[in-house]
Amino acid sequence: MAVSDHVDLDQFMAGVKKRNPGQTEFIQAVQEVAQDIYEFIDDKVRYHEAQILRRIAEPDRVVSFRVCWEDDNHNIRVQRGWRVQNNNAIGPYKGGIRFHPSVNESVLKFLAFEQTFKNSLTSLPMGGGKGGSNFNPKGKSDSEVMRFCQSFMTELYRHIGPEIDVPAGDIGVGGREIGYMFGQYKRITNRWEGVLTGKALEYGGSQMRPEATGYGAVYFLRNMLKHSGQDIEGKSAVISGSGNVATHAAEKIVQLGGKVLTLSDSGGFIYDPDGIDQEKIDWVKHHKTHTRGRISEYADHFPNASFHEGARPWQVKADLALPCATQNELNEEEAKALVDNGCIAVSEGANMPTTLDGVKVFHDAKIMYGPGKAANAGGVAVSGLEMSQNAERISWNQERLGDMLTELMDGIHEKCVEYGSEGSKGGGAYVDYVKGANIAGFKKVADAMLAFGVV
Ligand SMILES: NC(=O)C1=CN([C@@H]2O[C@H](COP(=O)(O)OP(=O)(O)OC[C@H]3O[C@@H](n4cnc5c(N)ncnc54)[C@H](O)[C@@H]3O)[C@@H](O)[C@H]2O)C=CC1
Ligand SMILES: O=C(O)CCC(=O)C(=O)O
Repeated sequence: MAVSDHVDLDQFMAGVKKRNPGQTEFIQAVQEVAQDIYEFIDDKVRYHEAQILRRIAEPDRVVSFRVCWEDDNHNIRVQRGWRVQNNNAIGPYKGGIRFHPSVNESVLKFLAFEQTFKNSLTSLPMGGGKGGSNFNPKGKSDSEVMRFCQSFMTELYRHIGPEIDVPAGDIGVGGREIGYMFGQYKRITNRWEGVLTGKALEYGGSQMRPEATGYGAVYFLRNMLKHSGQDIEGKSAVISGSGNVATHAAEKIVQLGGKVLTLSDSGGFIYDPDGIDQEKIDWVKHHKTHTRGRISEYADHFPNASFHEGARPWQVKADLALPCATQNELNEEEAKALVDNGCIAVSEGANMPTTLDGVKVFHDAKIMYGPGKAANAGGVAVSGLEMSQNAERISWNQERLGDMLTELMDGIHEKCVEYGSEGSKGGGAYVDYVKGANIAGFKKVADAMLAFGVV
């Protein structure tokens, strides 16, 4: 069949929209990938004939289930849970679990789809999956969270396993929740095995996993800057979020001599003109993880800082931007504000935080833009290393894992440069990191799928 006989990009996207009505986040994620992949496979008939992109954009399965639990007032509460197993061509499904009221099938399908490309980019053998629930951990007691996690795992355990699907944390799922879920899995199956990553060190966790996503996003930023002859030292940064990814990204920026000006949560952002140093970051980590308070309280604690209710930090003038909260938190107008204020590089700690229009602004302005699937891949990469350590019944030390994370992020950057450089390969040409990440991530998964035939 000639390439011209196949559906074009518009027809392909029309089909995706028709098959996934109302799933705006999923459609957005597929659109962003499909435009680059179509260009790449234009002259590669075998990918068309085998319908590879169409198959990656259709999850292997979506498991949806009821999660019933009892709150502290003895009310029976009913939530919905999901696991989206998008693609396991190159390894067991792998990806986090999100607990947030905004979670729905579209959000988890977009995350599982993105995860497939991200995990491929890491070079480790991991397929793509994602799960979660519309459960809101905010304001819940530890006992309520425990009962919810146990109920969630009581269904999820049938669908996962160290060689099948290995979940981890994401928004609203940190060390506490992983502990409750791992405990329940072990209790039900009577097996200790590396079925979850992001575990605490005492029961099979990996050094560097908590730091890996935020640090990795800064290493990716450093690599982009280095590629254009610059570095982080002396540069200012705006960061959104105040959770795992945001606080570790802030920590690494500070360690590399940069100045962090903002952090945020869903209530608004704080701006600290003195810079958010290590002591302040430690306060935020404790405040968010143990006190479970709001970022607004930062401004009460550090009086030179101001809190901006209901706003996002992108109007603040800075050299660097790291969106580390959630999807679609940076729109076209905010992207323009960053560019107009002289921002030279954006590295995404969050998944798909920039809207498609926002991404276009960055590309048109030719600033360095590292998309989440490349920039935040350090987290899942160290999760992959946690799986290896669990399988071998060993634990590597912090130094070794730190070096491995740096090397993995270097490798991801190199692949983006290889497939995303305009004009001559490398050599100072503008790098379209989105295109580089999409094509490099796609190629490995696609070639594996071709090897399997029609399955
Ligand atoms: N934890 C990990 O290893 C990885 C996380 N990510 C992504 O990083 C992002 C942040 O995740 P984590 O830090 O792990 O979660 P987290 O639960 O530790 O923190 C999430 C942060 O985002 C804020 N947030 C949530 N919804 C918001 C909204 N609508 N507006 C403003 N702020 C909002 C929360 O207040 C919190 O500060 C997510 O997009 C996640 O998918 C990506 C790769 C790995
Ligand atoms: O560590 C993992 O398996 C998942 C991390 C994650 O959810 C992500 O990369 O978005």
